[in-house]
Amino acid sequence: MPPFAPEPHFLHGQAPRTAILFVNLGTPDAADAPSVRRYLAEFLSDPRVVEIPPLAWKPILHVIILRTRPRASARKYAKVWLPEGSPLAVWTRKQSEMLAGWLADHGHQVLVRHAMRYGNPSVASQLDALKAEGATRILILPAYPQYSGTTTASVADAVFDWGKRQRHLPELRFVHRYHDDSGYIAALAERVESHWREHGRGEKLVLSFHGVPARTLELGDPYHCECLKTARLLASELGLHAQDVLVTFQSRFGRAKWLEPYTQPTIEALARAGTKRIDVMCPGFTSDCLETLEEIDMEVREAFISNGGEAFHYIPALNDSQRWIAALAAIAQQHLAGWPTRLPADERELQASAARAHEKGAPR
Ligand SMILES: C=CC1=C(C)c2cc3[nH]c(cc4nc(cc5[nH]c(cc1n2)c(C)c5CCC(=O)O)C(CCC(=O)O)=C4C)c(C)c3C=C
Ligand SMILES: [Fe+2]
Ligand SMILES: [Fe+2]
Repeated sequence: MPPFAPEPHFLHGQAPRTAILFVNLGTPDAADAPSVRRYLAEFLSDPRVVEIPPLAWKPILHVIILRTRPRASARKYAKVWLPEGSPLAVWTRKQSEMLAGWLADHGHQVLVRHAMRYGNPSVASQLDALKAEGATRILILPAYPQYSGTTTASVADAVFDWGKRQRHLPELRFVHRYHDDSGYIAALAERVESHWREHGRGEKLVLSFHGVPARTLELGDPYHCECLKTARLLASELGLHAQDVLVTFQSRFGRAKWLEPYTQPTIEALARAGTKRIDVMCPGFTSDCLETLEEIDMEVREAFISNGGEAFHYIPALNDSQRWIAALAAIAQQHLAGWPTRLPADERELQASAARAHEKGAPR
């Protein structure tokens, strides 16, 4: 195949068409060891994720990690798997459908699709699909509020890799971060407050973010600062004092030092010091997934209780919160400035009269 595939000619002189690609991390296709192995092989081969020279890393990955971890991880996935699939996939799909619905209900004509950085549907396949649907301007909207080279920049890598193969490249824009966006913070606060109304309040609110190697902070990755800022803004929105909130980092991978304090040891120490009831939220995860449902709501819960804690409340991720979808739409719109998304008035009138005729049963 030539590196630049032929392009359909309908793109010539075509009216600009705006699209959003909502991109999340990705997840295995099934909760079994071969599927988890395929997913981890792609994920952990990304040089943004594991910054060890490939000559040293490849043997460790293929000889040790991919022989042991897939089976253990598949057992964990099986504990949280939903009838429709992996929670991360289910929520990401739903969020993208809700975002499309929100924009359409507010008079915007924007194509919306979702993709996964690792696994399916891939970034390349969804960009191909958007282009086939006539998209000429595409906003890349990662599901990560806090920017990290390990996640946000890696989504951009996948887009650039696809772009390298395009003869007729669409216009592209990227959302980098929304860790301090007022709509995102308000959606998080609403999640916490509605949990408190229904279940009462814990003695402490633990805000647990996914960790990254501590070295990435030393090398200039802004992720740590952005997590702390999200936590500060959320605490202030909730009217909490510093002593009521703890920020921790979870999901450590490998032996290197990661961002501290680590979630599980911190929560165990709280229980040992006599804290009986805590609330835990993971503000950096916009969808519930393995890391929130299994690691936090099962493993860390068990650690809290076995160290003397009595009540552990996990506050769900933003998932299908209306407030969150409205915030996501507003974030997208800020980045779509200058890319018209409203139908020209005459075209809208034509569509409305066609719809009226259709309702009356007249042929179109
Ligand atoms: C919030 C964003 C995330 C950052 C930053 C991040 C960094 C990061 N992750 C790993 C290794 C693993 N992460 C795994 C799962 C996982 N990670 C995130 C998000 C971030 N990761 C999510 C949403 C998930 C859940 C996926 C799902 O299917 O539900 C896993 C796989 C699970 C397992 O086998 O334990 C690994 C491995 C590294 C090394 C890293 C930064 C360098
Ligand atoms: Fe991760
Ligand atoms: Fe920092």
